[in-house]
Amino acid sequence: MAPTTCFNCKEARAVIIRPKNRHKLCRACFIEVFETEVHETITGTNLFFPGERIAIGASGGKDSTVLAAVLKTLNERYNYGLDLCLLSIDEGIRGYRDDSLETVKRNAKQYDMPLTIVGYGELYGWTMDQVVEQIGKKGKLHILWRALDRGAARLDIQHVVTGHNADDVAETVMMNLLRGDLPRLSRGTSIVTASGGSDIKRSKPLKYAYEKEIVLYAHHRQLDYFTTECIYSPRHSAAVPIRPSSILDIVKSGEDMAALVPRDTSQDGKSCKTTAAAEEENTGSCGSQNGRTSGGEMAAMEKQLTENETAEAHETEIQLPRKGAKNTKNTVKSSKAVKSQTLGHCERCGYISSQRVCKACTLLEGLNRNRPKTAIEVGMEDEEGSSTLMRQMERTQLTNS
Ligand SMILES: Nc1ncnc2c1ncn2[C@@H]1O[C@H](COP(=O)(O)OP(=O)(O)OP(=O)(O)O)[C@@H](O)[C@H]1O
Repeated sequence: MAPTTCFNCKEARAVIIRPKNRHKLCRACFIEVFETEVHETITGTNLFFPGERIAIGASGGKDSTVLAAVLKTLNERYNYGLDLCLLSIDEGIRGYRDDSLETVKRNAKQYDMPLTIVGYGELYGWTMDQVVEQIGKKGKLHILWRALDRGAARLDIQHVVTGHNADDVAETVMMNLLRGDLPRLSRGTSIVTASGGSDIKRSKPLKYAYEKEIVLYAHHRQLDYFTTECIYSPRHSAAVPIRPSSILDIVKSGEDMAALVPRDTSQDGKSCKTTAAAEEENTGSCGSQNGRTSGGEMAAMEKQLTENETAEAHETEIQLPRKGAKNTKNTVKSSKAVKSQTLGHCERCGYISSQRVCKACTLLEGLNRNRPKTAIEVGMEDEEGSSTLMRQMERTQLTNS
């Protein structure tokens, strides 16, 4: 049987069937089409401005590695004029993050981009390994995004890009649909997410790129990326579409639904503005799975976290406004606007939160209450480590540092 020729150039041999539209493409055309689509996303949303300094959230995984490679290519090809650098957060997960950071270090050389690594230990006084050792995998230390913010702030950079892709966005849409949470659905579909605790904006230029195509792109460009799953947060998926094109359908539907959600329905930053911090309260990368706990104080802390969650669940009232609609089960008496989640600021760290004290601070406080035990244990092994930890404890009084 004669080989299939490329749908695009009609010359070279097709080696790829695009999951997005089933087009059969040769390697060169696939790479070009993929890059062009990301370029169109960037220009179509005016994502960057010339001279802008951009920190690429680099985990070493396929998505952020592809993001770095594509942004470098497009920046040079289309003269965006961006000043690109890599920013990695070291959560402190031995056997996982230390290995993936080695990949990022190689990427920094390959793409000729400066790399900054910021650790949970230095920022919060706790590494993920220490948290898990203390309370098990229940440690919902959702501080990756604020760690990225703080890393960017250190570099005096106002814009962080992440490798979130169309599958991630579709999953967010599905999960928030199931929860009936339109404000969060809106935040998840937006390409730019303002940060709650700082002026730093976050965006996802790969928002319309399929995960499968990202893998194909990485493969055909022979990119160097890290593949092992995080030990504290194995992959799970709410959306498992049978028809690949349904991923984009879900993303588009999510965008349509998001358009129903008022962006700014109240004053003083308490609205359901597109804030990343609120996302962070409910999602996280590592450590978000259930696991063992260690009794007493930790149980009380967990109880508080659960209460926070329950209270949060009650806060969001979804009411679709319908012009002239009569009262039915699905409509509301006064349908002026969708009542949105009330977001304030955590009184400890200042980050946007729907609770008086955000979940991360609640958790860190609980951990710090148990700290003396941990510090002594570490001190017995390593005097310097102990004093470092004590200094970190002092620093980590959860003021907004
Ligand atoms: N430790 C980290 N340091 C810097 N950025 C990170 C880190 N972890 C995640 N990110 C950013 O958040 C995005 C989504 O993270 P997530 O944990 O969902 O990983 P992922 O979908 O497997 O992405 P990747 O393949 O890039 O690891 C990443 O693409 C990256 O841009």
